[in-house]
Formats: sequence, C-alpha cells, structure tokens
Amino acid sequence: MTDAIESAKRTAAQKAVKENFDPSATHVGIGSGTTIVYVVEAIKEASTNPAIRFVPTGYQSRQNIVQAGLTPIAFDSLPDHVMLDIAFDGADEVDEELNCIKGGGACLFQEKLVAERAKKFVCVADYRKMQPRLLTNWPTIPIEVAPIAVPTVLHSLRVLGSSDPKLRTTLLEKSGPLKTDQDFYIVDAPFQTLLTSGDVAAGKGKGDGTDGKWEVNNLAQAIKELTGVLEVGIFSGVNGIEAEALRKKDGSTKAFGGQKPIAVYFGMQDGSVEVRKANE
Ligand SMILES: O=C[C@H](O)[C@H](O)[C@H](O)COP(=O)(O)O
Repeated sequence: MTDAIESAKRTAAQKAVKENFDPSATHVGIGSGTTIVYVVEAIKEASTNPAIRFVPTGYQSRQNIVQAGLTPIAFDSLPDHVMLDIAFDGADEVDEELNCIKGGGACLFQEKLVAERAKKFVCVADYRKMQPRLLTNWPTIPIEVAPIAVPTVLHSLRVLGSSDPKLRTTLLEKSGPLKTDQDFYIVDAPFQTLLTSGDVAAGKGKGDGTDGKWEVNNLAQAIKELTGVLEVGIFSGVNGIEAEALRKKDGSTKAFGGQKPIAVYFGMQDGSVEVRKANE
C-alpha cells in the first residue's frame, strides 16, 4: 500500500469525523478494514464523553476499538430502543447514488446490522473507490454463504448471470476457504457493471438481469433470496434518515433499516477530500 493511498484515507477520515461526529454521542458504530483505523484515531481525539460506547462489526473492528483505549459494547447487548448516533465504515466501491460494495475484507454481515441500526451512516474511502457505477473497478460482489450451501449458491449465481463466482480462500490457498466472523464462507461473484435506479428510470435498461444487466437493488434482492446466503455485500436502498422518515410516515413495520450512507468521504490523490452526499 503506497503512502499516497494511506494519506488519502487519513485525510478523508479526519474530515468525515470533523463534519459528522458529535463529541457528546453515546453510541457509535465502527466498521472494518484499513480505512476505519484512521476514523477511530480521529474520534479518539475528538470525543469528550467518557460514557461513549463503540459497537464493533467483527473481530478486527473490536481490536481497533480496544487498542485505541475506547470501550466496546457488543451489538447484541444494545437495548432494543437504542439507535446508534452514527456509524462509520469503509467501502470497496461507491456509485453516484451512494450504493456501496462492501466485504472485500470478509466483513459485511455485522457491518450491515450496525449500519441499519445507525441514525446516520458515513463511509470513508480513498479515490480508487469513487466510481460512477458499481463493478466498474472493483471486480466482484462479496456474498457470505453457509459452508454447506456453497455449491448450490455458486450454481444459482451462474444462473443469475455471474460468469465465474468463486469461493474465497485464505492467502495461503492450501489452508482452504476463508472463514468469516460467523464461521461462514465468502463467495465473490462477478457481474456486468451495475445499473443505478436512475439508469432504469431513464430507460437505460430494465435492470432485472434478463439481458445480463442488473440494477443494484434488484441484484441485491435476487442474491439475498438464495437459500444459504446470510448476507450480500451490496449496501443499497434507503439511508438512515430516509428510513426514519418512512417509519414516521407509514408506521413501517421495519424497526430499523437504512443501509446506504448519508455521505461518503473520498481522500483524493492530490490531498483534497471529495464528498458525495445524499440529497437532503
Ligand atoms: O470487509 C471489509 C469491509 O467491508 C471494509 O469496510 C471494506 O472492504 C473497505 O476496506 P478498506 O478500508 O480496507 O479498503
């Protein structure tokens, strides 16, 4: 990893925390990956509330929290009525509508639980992740699958149009499949570059996969429906603020929800930070 990329991540993390982290927050979600380390660093400097608790999204995330001298609280210890004030995370690729691919580091299920529990979800990434459409530069959709279901899911993914879905192995291939924090496996499925909902509205395609082209939400749903799939590494749909508005409007039965970020901070090559924000 070059210094330029690490420096881009740090600069973006600092700006994201400065503009979104309320020092009096009580519950904060912390995602996984290499970028989130800089977010934790910035939060540690900014936080003024000794009672603040941090909800991790897996083993590495919890280690980051503890090593920074902050206090973790397990997701399943949160009282029912408690929403996270905010959650921060990284992303593997982000499109113009703020849909994200996540799971490049094998964390996605707990990340989605935490993102959906947050009033606001903010992502931080470097310039390589900023793309117009998903699957432009990042090659595959990570999917968390029950080990016994892997052959069936691989077959179903091929039927959905994925040319060569693969079970992810550890770096040392002979050690076998890589295991997630849930002791599940990860399948990486390539598809053609995804359409946004805006593309479909503009008549650029049906997005139902029949011509090989999927719209983001349709593909996420089709994969999630496969038996054996625990979660899919597409974060799409509505964001936390939109989810809250929906709940107020129609008394939605979904207690939590909103997996899209309200903003993504990209550290650029020239040292600047570009921000993509949801329409407010
Ligand atoms: O599985 C890993 C997570 O989804 C990460 O947040 C994502 O891969 C981005 O990681 P990084 O910050 O290392 O690029």
